[in-house]
Amino acid sequence: MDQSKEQRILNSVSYNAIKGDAESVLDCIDKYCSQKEWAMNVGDEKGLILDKIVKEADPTVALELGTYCGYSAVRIARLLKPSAHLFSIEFNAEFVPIAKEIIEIAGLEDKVTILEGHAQDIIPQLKTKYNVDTLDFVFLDHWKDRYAPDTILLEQYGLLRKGSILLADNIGFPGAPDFLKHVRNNEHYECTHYPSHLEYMKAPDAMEKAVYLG
Ligand SMILES: O=C(CSCCNC(=O)c1cc(-c2ccc(F)cc2)cc(O)c1O)c1ccc(O)c(O)c1
Ligand SMILES: [Mg+2]
Repeated sequence: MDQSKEQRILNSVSYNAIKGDAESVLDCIDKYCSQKEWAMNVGDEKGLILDKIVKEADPTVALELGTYCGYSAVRIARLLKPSAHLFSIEFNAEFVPIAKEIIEIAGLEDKVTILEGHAQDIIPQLKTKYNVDTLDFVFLDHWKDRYAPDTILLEQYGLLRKGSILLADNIGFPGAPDFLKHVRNNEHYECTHYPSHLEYMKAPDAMEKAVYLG
């Protein structure tokens, strides 16, 4: 059977990246997806915004919604302090083993736990099953119409604390209007908008940072 695009991305990383070197894994994926096959990684341009916010948050416990091939998990985990950990939720069973291998090639397998399933099913288990107290940083990059309901779940399950930082991808395209409606003009959030471009394209996109105020 023909290989999937995600398998071809893994092949490229496995062949071209330097084992244990997260930067070389990111560069390899960005090169492949800008020159060979487009894929929905956050990419190099929006990746710099992600880096900035992760450094600002300096999280001990981070959550990512939407692992895909693990590009943003590598991007986040490479910046985490020794005691910190990233949980990444992915529902597509085909993507999970590919992301695991890419994270392992980056040498970050001890920093990242991939949880397979739907965010709405896993978020309610984070405290009880995964021993999470509260989340310091959340990167939203899964189905765009799930950003708002899953943010509300995070609130309802007491997973956000004063200062928790949410960063959402694709606010420009495909767009997440319900999420913006929830966090903007909401006394519990302080929002910042970061205009950018769709990964590997000239089309406009944006990210939104929403700091939970308690
Ligand atoms: O991961 C998923 C669903 S697929 C990935 C979502 N991401 C996108 O759809 C996505 C799409 C585009 C894009 C697509 C077509 C275009 F023409 C242009 C742009 C760009 C992005 O940056 C994206 O992130 C998940 C679902 C449920 C869960 O509960 C869970 O935990 C995870
Ligand atoms: Mg995205």
